[in-house]
Amino acid sequence: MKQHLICKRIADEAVAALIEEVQLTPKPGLVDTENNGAHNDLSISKMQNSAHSLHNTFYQMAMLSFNRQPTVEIREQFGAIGRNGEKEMFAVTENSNTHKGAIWSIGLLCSAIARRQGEVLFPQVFTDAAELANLPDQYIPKSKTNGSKVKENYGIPGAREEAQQAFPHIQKYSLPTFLQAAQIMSLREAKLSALLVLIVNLNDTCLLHRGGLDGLMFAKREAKKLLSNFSISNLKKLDDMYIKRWLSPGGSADLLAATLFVINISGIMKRGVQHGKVELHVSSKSFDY
Ligand SMILES: CC(C)(COP(=O)(O)OP(=O)(O)OC[C@H]1O[C@@H](n2cnc3c(N)ncnc32)[C@H](O[C@H]2O[C@H](COP(=O)(O)OP(=O)(O)OP(=O)(O)O)[C@@H](O)[C@H]2O)[C@@H]1O)[C@@H](O)C(=O)NCCC(=O)NCCS
Ligand SMILES: Nc1ncnc2[nH]cnc12
Repeated sequence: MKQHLICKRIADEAVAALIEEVQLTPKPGLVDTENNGAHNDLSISKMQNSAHSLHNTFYQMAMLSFNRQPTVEIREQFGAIGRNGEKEMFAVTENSNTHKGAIWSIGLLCSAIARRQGEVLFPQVFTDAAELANLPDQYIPKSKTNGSKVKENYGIPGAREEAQQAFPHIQKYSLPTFLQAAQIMSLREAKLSALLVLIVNLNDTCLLHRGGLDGLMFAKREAKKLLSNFSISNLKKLDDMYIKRWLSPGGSADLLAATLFVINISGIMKRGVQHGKVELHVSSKSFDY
């Protein structure tokens, strides 16, 4: 019973983080409450339906890993649950790719938290997720993806490597940026700052696939200008620029959702603010269930 309740809570928080991400507005090139960004086939209701459809996937990933050390068998079962989750996602979105990256990144974090029975330690949650991501899964389909094509063309790491390296862009950029920004800005602005810092630093295979190296560099350069001159009206202008060039930072959106997920489930935000400082390296919490 305890296992079920903890895993349900993990899945609840994972879905909530996906909803929190899509509702955050204005996001450059991405679906939000104002527009569908650089996407003809997406809408906010599609994104939200997709998020809810993944509850069972995240729950199963957590149940699989509960209080267990990762093994190749667990990694293969994790992959099977993820591929099934992708199928369910494509069924509710009429074949739009809404959350493929999130199934992977947030799914690994769900597993990592369940492995410790709901305890979230930093940076252990990321290294635990990486341990599972580094195990082989012989059943991964060999088909080419947008990510694998651009990784091959440009020789850059993508979603797989981000997880295998213990989410360096969350650890180094979005998490500390959010926690620091939240002390001087509104929560909405802090989340948007975390998204911008991800766009500036990540090699987002969605941006590369859409716009090539020029598109990726343009997106990074313009996001960087905004970090030093942050305002909601400038963000709306950035949104227009990305839409005009049909650029969408989908990988950064996924990593923002993953960041919000670990912040919310660990309770780090509440305690960080209470103590008036960022406590990234000392925080730990078993959440109530
Ligand atoms: C390891 C996998 C994640 C597969 O990775 P791969 O790179 O091979 O595959 P992609 O299909 O390209 O998916 C990767 C998605 O990860 C997000 N992402 C991109 N860059 C990064 C990064 N640097 N770090 C972290 N995450 C990143 C991104 O997801 C978001 O964008 C999606 C929209 O993408 P796309 O369809 O390309 O968008 P469009 O431009 O709109 O496409 P077109 O219409 O133009 O064609 C959206 O879903 C967001 O989530 C990347 O898309 C893992 O999935 C895997 O192992 N796959 C094998 C099958 C499997 O076993 N699955 C179960 C795993 S649990
Ligand atoms: N808000 C969003 N818009 C478009 N693609 C996304 N992938 C993940 N979140 C997204």
